[in-house]
Amino acid sequence: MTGDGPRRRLGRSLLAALRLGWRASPGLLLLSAGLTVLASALPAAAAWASKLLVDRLTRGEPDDGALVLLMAAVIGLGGVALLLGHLGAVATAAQQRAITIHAEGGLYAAISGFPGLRYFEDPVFRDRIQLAEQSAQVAPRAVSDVALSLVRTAVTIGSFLGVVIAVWWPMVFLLLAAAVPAILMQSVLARRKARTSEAIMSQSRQRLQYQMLLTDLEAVKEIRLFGLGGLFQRRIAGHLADTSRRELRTERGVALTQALLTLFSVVVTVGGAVVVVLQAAAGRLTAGDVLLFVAAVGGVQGAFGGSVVQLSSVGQALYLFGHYLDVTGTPPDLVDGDRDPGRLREGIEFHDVWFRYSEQAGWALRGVSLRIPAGVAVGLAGANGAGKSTIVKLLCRLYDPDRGRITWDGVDLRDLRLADLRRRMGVTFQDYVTYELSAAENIGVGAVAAIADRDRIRQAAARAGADDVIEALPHGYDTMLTRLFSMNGPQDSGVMLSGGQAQRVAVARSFMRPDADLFIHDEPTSALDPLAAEQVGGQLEALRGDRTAVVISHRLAALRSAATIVVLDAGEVVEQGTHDGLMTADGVYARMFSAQAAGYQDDRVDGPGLAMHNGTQEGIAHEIGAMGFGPAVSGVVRRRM
Ligand SMILES: Nc1ncnc2c1ncn2[C@@H]1O[C@H](COP(=O)(O)OP(=O)(O)OP(=O)(O)O)[C@@H](O)[C@H]1O
Repeated sequence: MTGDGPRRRLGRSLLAALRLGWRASPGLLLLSAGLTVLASALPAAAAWASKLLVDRLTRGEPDDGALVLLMAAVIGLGGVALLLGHLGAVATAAQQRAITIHAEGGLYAAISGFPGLRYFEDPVFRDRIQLAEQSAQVAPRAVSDVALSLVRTAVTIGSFLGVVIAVWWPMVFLLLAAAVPAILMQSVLARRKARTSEAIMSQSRQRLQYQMLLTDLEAVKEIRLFGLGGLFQRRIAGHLADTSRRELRTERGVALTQALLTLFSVVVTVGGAVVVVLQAAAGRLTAGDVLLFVAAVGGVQGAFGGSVVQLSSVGQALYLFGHYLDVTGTPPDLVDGDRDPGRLREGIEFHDVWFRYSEQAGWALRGVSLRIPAGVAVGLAGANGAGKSTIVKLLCRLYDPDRGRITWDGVDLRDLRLADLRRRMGVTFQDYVTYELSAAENIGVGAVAAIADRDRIRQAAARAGADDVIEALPHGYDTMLTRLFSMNGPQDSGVMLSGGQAQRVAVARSFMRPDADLFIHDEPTSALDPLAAEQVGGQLEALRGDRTAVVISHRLAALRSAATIVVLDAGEVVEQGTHDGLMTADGVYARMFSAQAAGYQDDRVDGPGLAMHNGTQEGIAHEIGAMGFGPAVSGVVRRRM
């Protein structure tokens, strides 16, 4: 759609908007249109009745009851037109609400239908989403306005033009001469306004971001401590000033054009009126004709004027509606496969996988080849930014590799049905989310079908060490985990959990999927205190059991029991093997492990002393286990002791 000319784009938007209006509620659309047709035809009829009344009065014909009838017709038609107008407004409002629901439903269905993350990381696409959200609000009004305004204008102008032709036909051309340039001008203005909205969109999003930061509970601590309030306020003010400068420039252009148009139409009207009055003075037209002419000119110009103004705002809305169509018509960022993943039997394999987040970015993964055999845990280790979480994201098929492939029992992930593949996974992300929902729902989202299954949620919470925490909340499992919304009025505004408590809730989601095929645990206990980390880590290990798992942890002791530990550096696999093998190899892993273990040396701690050399790690493991350092360590120690 982006390659289309502006006129074609507008035409497509108009057609799509009308289709949307029809699909949302055909009945209401027909009702509004019917009422509009009736209400628009009545003023011309009333004007004609007025002409007949005035002609009868000025000719001095005897009153045979027709005068009273004509008078009643003039007043009655006006009254009925008013009544139909009100009814039409109610029907139109109902129809607009139906379209808004339909339009927003379509937009959010499209947005949540994108399977991957690429679009959400593209700033241009994010601007487009925001414009689409705006136009989903504005477009409904535009859709019904444009449809009804076209109907109203056609009927009003058609009926009045008939009257004007009957009085003095050349006036038709004068009226058209005034109207056509106005329509063209307004469509140009509409495009200018829409372009201004587009140009300021990126700034508006940044401003919104600063405004949200200033009131965000998470950010407010740092903002106070670093004194960032003034900085953000100045940026908001700067963006606002720039935005309003651009808008003002557009508005000045619009006002000037509209003033010129008004002047032009006044000149045309006065010219026409002078000619008609001269004709009447010469006896070629009656007083009723003059009255009819004045009413017709007013009616036609009113209808044209109204629809031109409406066309201008409708044009702008339709222009923006193009973004709605772009977003809802954007193909998925990942193409879904059609094969059933089935239970994982052999394993997952990365074959020379290269990946970067954008064409401008460097490679996050460079030729990664690794095997995750079914039924074992593979640990990922490496420095910050080495590519561990990227591997997880590719495993979940949130992105596709740029080169190479990832296979599930030999089948490329791209050939598998994505929803089925993800259903087979139990994932705890490093950057987990605490939803603005109740504690129960925050856990239930781990298996949406069971979101109301309180027993299952409680069990999951208990295994993640979150049950006691939640029970102690003011409304237990029904407590909202947010201070943004209140559940039972302003006195009851939910709670914020501590970092570790929130992580337990996030980990509990894993326990909602006990039958997953592949567990991915990316730093699942990073925020937990040592004792909780040991307890929750042990539960996670029990949950994984003999199924396949990928575990990431900077606490290397937590990876110790993994069948294979893969060490990454700058997107490349630099080492892989068992803990013992890697320690013997005395490479990156051995250095990281020793450096970490050194921090736990303390002569006052009972047990075998910490030996810092390769191959004598039992002491380290015991020591770390005693500190409640990691579940895998204690698991290893328990098994070995
Ligand atoms: N969404 C993203 N867009 C662009 N670059 C990204 C994105 N996410 C990660 N990166 C980059 O990709 C590289 C690998 O990041 P990744 O998150 O996989 O590292 P990691 O090993 O998990 O690090 P950490 O231990 O800090 O969690 C880094 O250079 C990072 O800057």
